[in-house]
Amino acid sequence: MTQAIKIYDTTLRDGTQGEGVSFTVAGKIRVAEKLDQFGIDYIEGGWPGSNPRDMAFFEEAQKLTLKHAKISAFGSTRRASLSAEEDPQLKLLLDAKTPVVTIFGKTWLLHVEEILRTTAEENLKMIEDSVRFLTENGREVIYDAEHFFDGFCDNPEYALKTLEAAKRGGAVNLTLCDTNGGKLVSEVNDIVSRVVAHFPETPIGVHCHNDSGLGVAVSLAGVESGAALVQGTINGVGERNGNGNLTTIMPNLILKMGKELNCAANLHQLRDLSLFVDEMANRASDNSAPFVGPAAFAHKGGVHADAAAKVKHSYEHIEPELVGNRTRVLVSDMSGRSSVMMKAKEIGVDLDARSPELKDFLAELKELEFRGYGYEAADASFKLLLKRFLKGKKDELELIGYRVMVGHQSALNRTVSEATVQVKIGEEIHHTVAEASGPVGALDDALRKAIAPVFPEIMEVELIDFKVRILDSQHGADAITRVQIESTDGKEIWGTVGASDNIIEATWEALVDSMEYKILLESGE
Ligand SMILES: CC(=O)SCCNC(=O)CCNC(=O)[C@H](O)C(C)(C)COP(=O)(O)OP(=O)(O)OC[C@H]1O[C@@H](n2cnc3c(N)ncnc32)[C@H](O)[C@@H]1OP(=O)(O)O
Ligand SMILES: CC(=O)C(=O)O
Repeated sequence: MTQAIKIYDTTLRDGTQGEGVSFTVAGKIRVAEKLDQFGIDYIEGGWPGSNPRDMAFFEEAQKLTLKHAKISAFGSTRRASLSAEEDPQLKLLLDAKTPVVTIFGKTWLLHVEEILRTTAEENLKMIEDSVRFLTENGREVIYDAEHFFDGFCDNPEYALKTLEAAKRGGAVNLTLCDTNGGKLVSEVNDIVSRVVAHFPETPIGVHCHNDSGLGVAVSLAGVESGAALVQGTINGVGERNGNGNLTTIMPNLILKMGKELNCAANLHQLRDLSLFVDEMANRASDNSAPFVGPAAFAHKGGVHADAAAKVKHSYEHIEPELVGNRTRVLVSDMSGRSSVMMKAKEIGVDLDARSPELKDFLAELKELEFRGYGYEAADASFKLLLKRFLKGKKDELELIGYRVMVGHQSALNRTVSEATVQVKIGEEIHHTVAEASGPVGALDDALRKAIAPVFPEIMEVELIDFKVRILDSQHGADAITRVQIESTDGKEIWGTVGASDNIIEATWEALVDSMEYKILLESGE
């Protein structure tokens, strides 16, 4: 029976060495639980000697009941000047009370001589002593051979001796690190094959950084050449350009390379895992991340959408649902009839593909995009546009007029905005006024007040995002401004758009569409 490839996650250690990545202790615990539920084999929680947060994590982690994963504490080999028993850092690794300890040691003589400033012989002793000390204290030890590939290229005999030292000490896995992330696929293939042949009885791992943009490729190459364990991080976070991205590596291993992984049954939760980790790290998600990003299966070109409508996999390398993602169609000035048909189906509007108006609608859409509207992230405005143009939908709100004033009160050191709105709903005119610190808030409040007597559900709507983009900045103050708004009623989130050479007018359009959409939702249409 083929052995499953083990997945070793270092998001909570190497991941946090990435610029802008940090977790709270509670966040680390929640990520560890999520990784365990997903079926990850090893979770590296941090470096106990490094900082109080990592110490606190290991305290808390002792209370966790994990289904499958083993938590690992990370550190280095002993200092050259100390025995393993005397080394305070190795003691802290034991104090972390994890079943697994991973230590990194030096492979490359450049580092041995110029960074550790010790001898080649002493480095071998440091590796063996440290691993033995930890195994004798009951730990499963994974040995991370730092700069393994660079060291091997410089002096292959010495590089292998460092691994032999770790093996003599009792390491259960020897992981080869492309620490500087500079190696190519062919080099990793060659070197991993040679190491696997040298250690036929010991599982070999790979830990590859992404400095050449090849973190995923070289990790897969490692497995192709016999590695049985892959280290990486969720969303590829990590030191400098990050680590091999597990959200790309895992689906490739399972779906493309046919490898057995403990987490294979949960692959459909991959996108959820990716979003969760970004959320816990307080980090914006990568829209175009392979497999898990919203753009991964989004078709914008009209020709692509047409083909995907006929044969779904004609422009999709896997079924998106396998990784918890979905096909999306982006409507824009690059759309054709098929894009509109697919989008209409996605948002629940029934259209006749043969309808002659569809051609006019496409022309209108392209004209609106040319004037600055953008419908890619504004499904609600697109649905309203479709219904107005092709279904003869009448708007509920008829604008009589609005006015916005913005002022500054020096004595109170505050800005204040006042909006008045007059809209006709049915036969009645509603005239309201509202005050807020900014003009958008004031306009939003005044508009709701005007609508609420007729459509009280409007008070459930909350504006959650407001984006402004100047489209042709060379026109200075007269440039076209696109305003994109995201709203929610606590059940659904929707996007609307407005465009004008006046930012308040663009905002008004996006706000009105948002309210019209909520009324449409309530009507059940
Ligand atoms: C490849 C990797 O990603 S390895 C992980 C890197 N991660 C981190 O560094 C994050 C956590 N690190 C830390 O919090 C701190 O660096 C600590 C607590 C570990 C050490 O802090 P300090 O004692 O102040 O040392 P400092 O960070 O300045 O230097 C690192 C020391 O480790 C030594 N060292 C580096 N690698 C090894 C190794 N594999 N084995 C033994 N010693 C090592 C260096 O020689 C240096 O010691 P020296 O100053 O006596 O020459
Ligand atoms: C161990 C490790 O993080 C590295 O060598 O990159």
